[in-house]
Amino acid sequence: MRIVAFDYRDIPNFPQSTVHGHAGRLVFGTLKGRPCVCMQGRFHLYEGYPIQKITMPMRIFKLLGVETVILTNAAGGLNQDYKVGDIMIIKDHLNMPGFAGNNPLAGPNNERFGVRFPCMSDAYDRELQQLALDVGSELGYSDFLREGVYCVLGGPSFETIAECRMLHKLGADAVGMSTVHEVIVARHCGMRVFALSLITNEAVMDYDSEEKANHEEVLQTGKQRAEQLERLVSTVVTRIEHNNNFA
Ligand SMILES: O=P(O)(O)O[C@H]1O[C@H](CO)[C@@H](O)[C@H]1O
Ligand code: HPA
Repeated sequence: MRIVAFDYRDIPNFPQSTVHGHAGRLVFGTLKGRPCVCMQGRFHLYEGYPIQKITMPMRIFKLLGVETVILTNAAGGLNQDYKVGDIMIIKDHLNMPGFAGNNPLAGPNNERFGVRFPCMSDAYDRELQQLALDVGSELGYSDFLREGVYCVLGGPSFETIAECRMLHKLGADAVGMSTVHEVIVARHCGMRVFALSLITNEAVMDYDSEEKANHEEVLQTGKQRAEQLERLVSTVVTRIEHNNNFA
């Protein structure tokens, strides 16, 4: 496969990755004949970027003709049935920064991209969720494939025990510091969205627990499941129906 890659620092006005584990490259290539663009590294609120800057790549993708966005993240498991290494297909989200008014669509609406008040009850494409379940089952991943609700927080501090308990009671299965802002902007401009969380650690829910959330564990679990995640995502990509607008 031929690829062309650009460092974020060489793209005018593009934010820079500051997080360990995020390479900071935009990579163009084809996957079984399908044109793809991949971000090696994303941006987070806790890096100090305005929320509109974090999500700017979504609008660039829209302008490039992208139809479907696939997002992945590392997340802490709140659901007591989840284990480290599980892959959760995101079926819905809780947008905590959004509750406090920090939404990437705040400010004047750019009608060129979408409507003022976009619907979010269909944010995560149901056909793509089913496709991923089918592909996961074919690949023998059913034992560690889940479906659940992702909750975004601002970070960078990990959650307290009380916060984890509250988020779980509110209906979240996993917690992290990304993805939701990108989903909102991608849906606003009409791209289909599919998203996965890798459960890299168990959120600490118990005062007797000796566990402590840490970024090293997050990176390590990411490496351990990288091959399976890659196979799942690449197989889903090759099965997505498209509109032939790149043919
Ligand atoms: O959501 P991604 O970028 O995958 O990373 C997750 O892992 C980091 C914490 O270890 C945070 O950035 C959190 O959001
Ligand atoms: N909390 C928040 N973000 C995360 C976690 C977590 O436990 N794990 C990976 N990203």
